[in-house]
Amino acid sequence: MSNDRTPRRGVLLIVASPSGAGKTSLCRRLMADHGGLELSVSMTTRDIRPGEVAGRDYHFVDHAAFQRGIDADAFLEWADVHGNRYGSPRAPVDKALSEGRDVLFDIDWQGARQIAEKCPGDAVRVFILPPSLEELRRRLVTRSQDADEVIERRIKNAKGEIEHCAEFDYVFVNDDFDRSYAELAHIYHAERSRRFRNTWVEAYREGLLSEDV
Ligand SMILES: Nc1ncnc2c1ncn2[C@@H]1O[C@H](COP(=O)(O)OP(=O)(O)OP(=O)(O)O)[C@@H](O)[C@H]1O
Ligand SMILES: Nc1nc2c(ncn2[C@@H]2O[C@H](COP(=O)(O)O)[C@@H](O)[C@H]2O)c(=O)[nH]1
Repeated sequence: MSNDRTPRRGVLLIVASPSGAGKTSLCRRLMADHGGLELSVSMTTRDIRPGEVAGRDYHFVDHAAFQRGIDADAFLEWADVHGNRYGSPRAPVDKALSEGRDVLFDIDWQGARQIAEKCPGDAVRVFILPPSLEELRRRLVTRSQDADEVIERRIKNAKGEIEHCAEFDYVFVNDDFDRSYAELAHIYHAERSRRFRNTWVEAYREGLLSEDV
């Protein structure tokens, strides 16, 4: 009997939140724990921060290069976020999906909406809420990555972003990090196990049914 568990349809796991709620930290841990999961490295026009690595954290480009990407239809989604442009390159996602692999997106609600419209069966949307806006500000300040006016702009935008959480499949509050991580990992595992993604099941079942016992 064949026990082959391929092929399968990959999950496009989208994690969104207001800036500072903790999605990048949660996504990094999910990546570290799941070798088969591929991170979609976004393209952005924002300046590189100290400690960031081009090609690992983002593809940093100028406005002209980003516009060329838009004109060439090279993005699965893109959006203006907090005064900069961000987009998810399409080609690596297509490649991963064609190979049955899962892709993780650390993006905003606008991008989540676009991917869900284009890939309704594959997209799984998770929205992370902060415990409070006061705690959101504390996290952004403690992260020490952005100028004061950038932090204020992100806090101001947070309410508008939170309004969109009703569009998401899963929503939870990132208060205790380990508990939040467990929640995200459970969502990922459950979504991976859904029957319609595991297209090998049909052949596997036929194999079991044809066994002589
Ligand atoms: N549960 C938590 N409790 C306390 N601090 C946290 C928690 N989760 C994340 N943080 C911290 O909050 C800060 C912001 O987290 P992170 O950079 O992951 O946010 P983000 O949502 O990805 O922000 P951005 O959208 O700007 O990329 C970081 O310093 C991180 O260590
Ligand atoms: N629609 C998209 N949004 C994205 C993408 N990559 C990141 N983001 C969002 O930008 C903010 C700010 O990020 P930061 O690195 O400057 O702190 C972040 O909260 C994401 O929501 C993308 O490819 N598409």
